[in-house]
Amino acid sequence: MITRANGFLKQLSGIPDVKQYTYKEMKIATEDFSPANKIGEGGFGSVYKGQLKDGKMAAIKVLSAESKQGVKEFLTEIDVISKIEHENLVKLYGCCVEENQRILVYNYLENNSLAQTLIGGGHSNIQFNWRTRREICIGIACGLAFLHEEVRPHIIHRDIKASNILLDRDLMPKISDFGLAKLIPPNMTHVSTRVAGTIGYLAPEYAIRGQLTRKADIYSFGVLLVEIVSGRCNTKSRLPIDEQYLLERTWQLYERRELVGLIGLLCTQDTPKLRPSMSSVVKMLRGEKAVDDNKITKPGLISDFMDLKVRPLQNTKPGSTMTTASTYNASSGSDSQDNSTLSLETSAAATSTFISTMSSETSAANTTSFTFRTV
Ligand SMILES: Nc1ncnc2c1ncn2[C@@H]1O[C@H](COP(=O)(O)OP(=O)(O)OP(=O)(O)O)[C@@H](O)[C@H]1O
Repeated sequence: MITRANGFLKQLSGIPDVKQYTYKEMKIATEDFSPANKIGEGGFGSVYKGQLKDGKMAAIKVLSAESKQGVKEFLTEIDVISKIEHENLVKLYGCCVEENQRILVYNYLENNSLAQTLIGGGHSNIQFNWRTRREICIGIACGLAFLHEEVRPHIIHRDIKASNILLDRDLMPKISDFGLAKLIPPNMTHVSTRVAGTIGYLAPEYAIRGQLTRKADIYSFGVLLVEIVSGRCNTKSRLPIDEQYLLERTWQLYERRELVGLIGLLCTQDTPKLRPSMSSVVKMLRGEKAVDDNKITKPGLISDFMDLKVRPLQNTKPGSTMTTASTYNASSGSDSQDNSTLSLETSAAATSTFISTMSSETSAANTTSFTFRTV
């Protein structure tokens, strides 16, 4: 009889160098998946902190057994991340497949995700000064440039967002969650695929036509960059209408010349070709390449293209990854407090790239769900 676990193991055997852990070891490491060790919850299951037999601390991601969606993502994650290594990518130690259990084991990163710290509403003691933010942006950009330009075949991550950027002890950023990643076959500039990702970070041309290029990741990176600079998440439905959408707000400030040199806006331009490559972004962030902010064109906004129908939430976790072709559940994320927002007056050390005049706002978490039809 072919069991589900056997099927997995067969597929896994095609992926060399993946360490396999026993379920018993996972249970011991997490003290029987004790709620006290639970450090997070994602779209596909729970994440626990645990100590492995060799003494290493690990983040143990248990994919929920009933999540059919997770099967493909589980194998993709292992396939993609086990073959590459970079200081700005999370490290996969191995996995566990027993009966219907599917578990991923990563190196444990002490300082949580950007979503829970900088952007997540004041539960963190970390001081995100400009130098730190700049280093974080550069680190993420280097990780993405590696995926886009150095790895062969090139990899498109497809779900760049604040909750997928984890911070180690020294606040070095690590890109995580490769479950949606796509390999771009040589000589191809794009692949056509069902749309997956997280609303608020999705490039309009990808959301609408499903044509995926590296520029879709660059768009998401641009949104994230603006979030890091401003210290708030991309959508806050509790604010006055003209302040709800971070990218729109940023564009307004830019048009009024209250904002200069924002690389986030360069990366989110409506025309994908105009968005710079990630290696150019790294150079701009490091000050090795000028940012020509006279040529920045309006960001692509899904709301400009789509017929958005707002309906009440049905069991949706804020900011979760969506993989459905036509229905997206979206939210403003956990935006209860924005005490980390920096203003022009308080940021003397900022480079021109990071100058922002956004003000600090407070808003309670709010969740809405969108259904949209392609036009
Ligand atoms: N290697 C790790 N070290 C420390 N914490 C981690 C690690 N991996 C995940 N986490 C924590 O677990 C949380 C959930 O992670 P997960 O990747 O499952 O979901 P997500 O990215 O938040 O959401 P989604 O699955 O919808 O994309 C993260 O936000 C983070 O706080």
